[in-house]
Amino acid sequence: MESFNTTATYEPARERRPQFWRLAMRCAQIAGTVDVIFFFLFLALGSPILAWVNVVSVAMYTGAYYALKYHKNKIAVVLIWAEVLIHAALGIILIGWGSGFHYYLLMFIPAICVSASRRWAVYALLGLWGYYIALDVLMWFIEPLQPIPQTALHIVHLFNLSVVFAMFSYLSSYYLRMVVSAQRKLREMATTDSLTGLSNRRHMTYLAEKELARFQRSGHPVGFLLLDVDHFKSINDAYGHETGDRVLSCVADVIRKELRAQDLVGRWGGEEFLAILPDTDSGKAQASAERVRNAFLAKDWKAIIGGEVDITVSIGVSELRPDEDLSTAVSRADAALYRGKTSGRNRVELETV
Ligand SMILES: Nc1nc2c(ncn2[C@@H]2O[C@H](COP(=O)(O)OP(=O)(O)OP(=O)(O)O)[C@@H](O)[C@H]2O)c(=O)[nH]1
Repeated sequence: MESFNTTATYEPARERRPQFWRLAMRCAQIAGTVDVIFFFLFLALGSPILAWVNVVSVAMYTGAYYALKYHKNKIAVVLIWAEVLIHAALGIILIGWGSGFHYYLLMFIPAICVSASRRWAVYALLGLWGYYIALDVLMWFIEPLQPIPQTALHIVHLFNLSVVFAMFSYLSSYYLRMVVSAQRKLREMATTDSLTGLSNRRHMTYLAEKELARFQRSGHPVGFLLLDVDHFKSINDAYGHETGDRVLSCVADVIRKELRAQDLVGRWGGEEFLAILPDTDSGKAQASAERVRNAFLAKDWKAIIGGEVDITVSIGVSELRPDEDLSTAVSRADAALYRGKTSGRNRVELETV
């Protein structure tokens, strides 16, 4: 709705809501197919005028389909609106309100609400409502111009009702799928660091606090590794920010690969990473940290950076203490990391008691 329009004001309309236009193409296909069926139905029911109206309708939907395909969305919208409004009016005036052609007008309600700005949606909805009421009232005063037998009218009514029912079901499930997938993307964006694919700091804190409460209850040890890339600024300065980003992404891969699946790993800051190791006391955490540090030494960074350079890391290690919260355990790992940095880097340092 409005948010769709405001977030991407400078993009062409077709790129703003690609799913909407894809759905419009699908609807043009379905509606065109329904009109082909109508053509034969009305020929069989002895109403040739309505049969030929459907030929025009198929031509209009075909035009709308190709207009959408070649991104002439405005032309497509005009064709689809004109087809539905004129077809519904002709159907009702020729064979009567009981034909149920007016149901098709209702299908515009959700389409208007999702595609127009709020102000235009109100105008369009009022116009549609007026058109619907006017057709209804008109049929109080005039008789259908080309009536068909009552049984045939019932068949047309049931057919129209079924088509509208099916299309509403299809549209609703399509929108539901779209909303669910948008929610999933938003959740992913809110929880994941886009550069490394790891949990971001906020999500890491959330996951960690949940896990810590569980481990505090069970009394199992939990280890913390706070890892910082050494002299990372010089990588950025010498090889550029993009290479720096690539290195950070590889750093995340190395950490992830060296730790277990149940260990939580997240990007804690710029070139700083936090790993939380369940069921791991400080001794085992230190051994894991050494494994990670050695993996950095073993990695062929030249292939990634394109220059003779080694990437090393300093890692501070701590273990959760009874009734301690996340930030206290991390700050002890941070103090150990600081010691690692000041004593020469490329080191694993265990917290001091
Ligand atoms: N390319 C890139 N650089 C980043 C990112 N986040 C932080 N940095 C850079 O990381 C560098 C961190 O520099 P410092 O804090 O001075 O630390 P350092 O150069 O790694 O030195 P030490 O930690 O003391 O070994 C800064 O230059 C930041 O600009 C990022 O997402 N991408």
